[in-house]
Amino acid sequence: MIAMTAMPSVAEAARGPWSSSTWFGPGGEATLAGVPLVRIAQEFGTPAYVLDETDVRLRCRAYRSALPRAEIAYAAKAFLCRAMADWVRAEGLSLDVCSGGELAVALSAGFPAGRIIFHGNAKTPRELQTAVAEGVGRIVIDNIAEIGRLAALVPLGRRQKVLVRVVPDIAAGAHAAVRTGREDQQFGLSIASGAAGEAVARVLAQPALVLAGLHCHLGSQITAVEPYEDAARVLVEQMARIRETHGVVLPELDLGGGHGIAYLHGERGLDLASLAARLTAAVEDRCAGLGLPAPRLIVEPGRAISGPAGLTLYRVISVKKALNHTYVAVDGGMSDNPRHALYGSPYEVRLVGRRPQGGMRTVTVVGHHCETGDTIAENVPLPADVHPGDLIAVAATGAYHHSMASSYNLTGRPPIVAVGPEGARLLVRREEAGDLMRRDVGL
Ligand SMILES: Cc1ncc(COP(=O)(O)O)c(C=O)c1O
Ligand SMILES: N[C@@H](CCCC[NH3+])C(=O)O
Repeated sequence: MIAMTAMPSVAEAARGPWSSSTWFGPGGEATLAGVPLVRIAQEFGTPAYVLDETDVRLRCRAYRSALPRAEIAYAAKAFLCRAMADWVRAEGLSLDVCSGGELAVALSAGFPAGRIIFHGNAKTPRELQTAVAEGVGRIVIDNIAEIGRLAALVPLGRRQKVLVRVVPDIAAGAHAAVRTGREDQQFGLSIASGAAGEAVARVLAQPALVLAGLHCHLGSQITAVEPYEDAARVLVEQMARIRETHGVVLPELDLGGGHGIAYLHGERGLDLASLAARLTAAVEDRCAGLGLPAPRLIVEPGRAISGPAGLTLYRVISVKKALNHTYVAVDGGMSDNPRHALYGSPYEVRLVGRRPQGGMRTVTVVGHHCETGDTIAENVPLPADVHPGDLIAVAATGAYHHSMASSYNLTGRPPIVAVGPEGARLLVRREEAGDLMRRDVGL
């Protein structure tokens, strides 16, 4: 079991942002669950996303044992393919989806619709229709317009469970672009403006809908517990207000995801044990103070389940000395990892597969796209003798990499290779020129 305690173990600290089955040897050897990364690169080509199945499963289990009474809904937007949906199902988690595409992949993998939560600030009428038709367990109301629209889609004799997403007005998250808990952004319904209260009243007035609880999502890559405690208190107070106004006691409280991970050696992610203890206490204490029964907690981790389990393998194409920097250019880039371009995110990079000669030097790892901003890792140490043909690995790329990948410059997205107890296997094949042309209807 992966220990997620306040103090990382010596082994964890040494491993840094690499997945639990990764091993680096003194001569440049690098393996995942015993499979050499060099062999994966030879067999599946580069760039390639490599996913540690055991690590994903252990993280699912760590959540379930830290929060045994809560519902853990993996956020599919971090990374989803059919095998991933199957692992999540088998580990007893629910699934949070935010599009018709994610829903289709989950259902085609046999994920039970009743364990799916459907989100989105602008769900299309078609997405709502499919979600209802497929029997999705809960739909998160995120605007007033979709309340009537959704109710009209529910067949006679059935009722659809919903949560109402509210804005707790709490600032948290690693970058302005991923903070969703403050007023004046496009997600959730404002408590302060009265929109949240109006949505609750409208849902309660629809016989086809059942209001199961409130929802919020603060943002992403949050490493402190306090914002979650604050959000829990704000939402419990709203639940008490709903009981006073409407005489309804809501059974569920969904505090979203956003749990941060380490991307670099020495960094700490959100501490799961401490989150579990303090969040549960915050909900129970506030409920006791208000005379409310404690609702069932739901959390929606995405990055914290799949992020640390992934790495990306690239082949070095060129090494160029510019006036002030050395650029190591690889065969991928912002099409498989847009996170540096979007958020300035830092990454840890390692040479794998050979023993370096000489010391280290500071380099910037760039991609092969036609943009100066196509950077993967800025000013990172790599062996001074790094040269074309070398293999390098980038850590913690299991979340928001494949799911945010594009086919910019018509390069095609990398494959996803899983490594588990039975060795390496392809989950999603490389996107080839033929795939890209399939949508092009021709001359
Ligand atoms: C509603 C909702 N839930 C869960 C998540 C998962 O976030 P993270 O991957 O940061 O845990 C997100 C994305 O930030 C989200 O928008
Ligand atoms: N895509 C972002 C996080 C946004 C999460 C979705 N609400 C990232 O890579 O960090």
